[in-house]
Amino acid sequence: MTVSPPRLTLNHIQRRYGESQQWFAVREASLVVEPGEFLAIVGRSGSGKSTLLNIIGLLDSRWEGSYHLGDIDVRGLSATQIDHLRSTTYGFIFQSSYANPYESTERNATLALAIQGAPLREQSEKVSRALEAVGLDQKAAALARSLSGGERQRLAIARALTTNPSIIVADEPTGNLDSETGDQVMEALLELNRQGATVILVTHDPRIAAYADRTVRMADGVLEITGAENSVGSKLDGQERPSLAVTPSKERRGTRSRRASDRLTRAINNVTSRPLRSVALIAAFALAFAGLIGAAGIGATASQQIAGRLTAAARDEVRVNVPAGTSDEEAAAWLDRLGELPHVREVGQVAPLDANTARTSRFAFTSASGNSPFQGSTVAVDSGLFGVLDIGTSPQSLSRLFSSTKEHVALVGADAGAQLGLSDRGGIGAEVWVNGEPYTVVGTITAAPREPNLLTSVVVPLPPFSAGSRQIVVRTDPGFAGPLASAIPLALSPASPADISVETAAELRNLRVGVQTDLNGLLASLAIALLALAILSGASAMFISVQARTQELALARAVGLGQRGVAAIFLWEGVVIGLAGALAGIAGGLAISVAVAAARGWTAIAPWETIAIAPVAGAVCGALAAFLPAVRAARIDPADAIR
Ligand SMILES: Nc1ncnc2c1ncn2[C@@H]1O[C@H](COP(=O)(O)OP(=O)(O)OP(=O)(O)O)[C@@H](O)[C@H]1O
Repeated sequence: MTVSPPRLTLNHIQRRYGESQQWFAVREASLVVEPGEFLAIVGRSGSGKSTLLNIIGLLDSRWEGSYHLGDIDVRGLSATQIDHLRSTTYGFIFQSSYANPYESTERNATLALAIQGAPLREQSEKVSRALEAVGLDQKAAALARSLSGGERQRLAIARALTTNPSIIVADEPTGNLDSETGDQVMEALLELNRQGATVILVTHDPRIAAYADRTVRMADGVLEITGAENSVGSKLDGQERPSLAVTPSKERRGTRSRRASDRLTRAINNVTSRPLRSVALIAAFALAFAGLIGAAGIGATASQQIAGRLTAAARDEVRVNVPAGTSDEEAAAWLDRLGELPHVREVGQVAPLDANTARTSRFAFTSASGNSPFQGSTVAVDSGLFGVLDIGTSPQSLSRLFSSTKEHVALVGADAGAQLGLSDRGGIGAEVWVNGEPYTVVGTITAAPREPNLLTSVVVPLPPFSAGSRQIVVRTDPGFAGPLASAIPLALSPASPADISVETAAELRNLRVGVQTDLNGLLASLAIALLALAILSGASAMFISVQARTQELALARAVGLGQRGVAAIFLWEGVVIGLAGALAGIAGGLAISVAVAAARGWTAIAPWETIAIAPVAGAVCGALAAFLPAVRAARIDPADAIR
């Protein structure tokens, strides 16, 4: 025993319960417990023994009267000072000797020392000694759930021994044990008393009370003390009695970081020791993050794909809108003039036909029932467009058939043949009907990197369809799209250049940025909704677990863990779960975006910014989910919860 116990002086202590506080569980109790005394409090069930013991053990603070520990008035102490005193001066042994079933005997016995933040070596030495003292050294590594009732009670004594408490508070420590095991436990308590500790014991068993120096009796909340019984005098008279340290001392009580690391370890242990609950919680966060990362990945991949096409087009493509009513001859003159401009490589024309003009179908409308109109687009082009837009055909070199021969030929996009009911070979030689006239299919469009919708279109020669909107597409030397876009209106119409409308893909790029911003906004709202859902489900699961862990938390509070410490353990649990969920979600989300990209033949782009933020977001969301459960856990009253 390193610190001598203080004298305990209780005067007119009262504890009331009930809505209007009119029910007295303890009434006008006055008691002096001398240092080193072994006191038994006996009485019938419900007489108020445990209530008084909880007040003596500083587990309950809602009492009236006065209570001094040596010279210290307990009323004047802060909650933190009381936590500290419980941790350093008191040892608790309860009837329901709670042990965390998922932790080893050794780890359970370390609880009080770890909460103090004692150095690891000191923890291990003191725990080994304590387990040896109660005969549990052989069971150090066994999980607490495998211990018998008697062994669990001895574990509780070992846990109380580790901090060298000067006051032992024991509530029915032998209540659940057979008489032989009960005697062993009492021998252990006697030994502690012989070494100088004050022992205060509650029992209803006279045989157990006989171990004590003095017995007081509770009856209906009233403490009955005969004059002779009131004090036995201190066994420690003459010994040095240092004053109690009520304020946590950093030197003795370990560093803040060691305590923090103990809370983190405890939180990780709580997560890993209940795998089913944890997996369900982590899965909720993982789903949210997989959705977020997957959507961001697919967005980035698709955006890269579009950006690639637009960047290429922006460098060397200019489109001139030909006004309606322009004749074929005028258009041809424009083509010639544009073809002669410096840095122009090729020119071509394209005219999307509206569905009413084209009325494209496989058969003539009158000829067959079941002849449904073609759903894809119909486009008229001239021979120049093939070179301008890098259009590939099968067989090759079909573009010459489109050079103003006015022949009724058609090309079918690679993805349009099936819709038209053409054979696998592209339907060469078959007829399709456009604007009421038959066109012979001469081949298939196999590639159209700059105008992918041609792959789902029927393409016919331009001259027969001069009506409607038409564009001249100019392919320039790389990098000359911008300058030519400025020069072309003047070249075509020196008198009124403003009448000529010109487009470059650079404008589309701006549009893309706008669309991307909208898409990102949409993704962000989706992610927030998913995360809110994960936080809610996490919070409700943790709330339920606070309920299930009341005793564990109450014991930790009893041996000195402050309210902030309890909250910290829960917040850490939330952080660990959120982080694990985010990491699993990153893996899942990447797998989704890679699979989608592979299915489309794209190169997958990882959304690095989102991936970098995800773990932090996971930790924050986990902590948010744990916040209310942590507050609730911190509010657990050890005096109520431990009974
Ligand atoms: N939190 C509480 N709320 C309301 N009443 C309480 C509360 N705690 C204790 N009581 C009441 O105070 C009285 C004394 O309870 P206490 O547990 O101190 O008795 P005890 O002598 O220790 O009984 P036992 O030997 O059965 O444990 C009982 O009537 C009990 O119902």
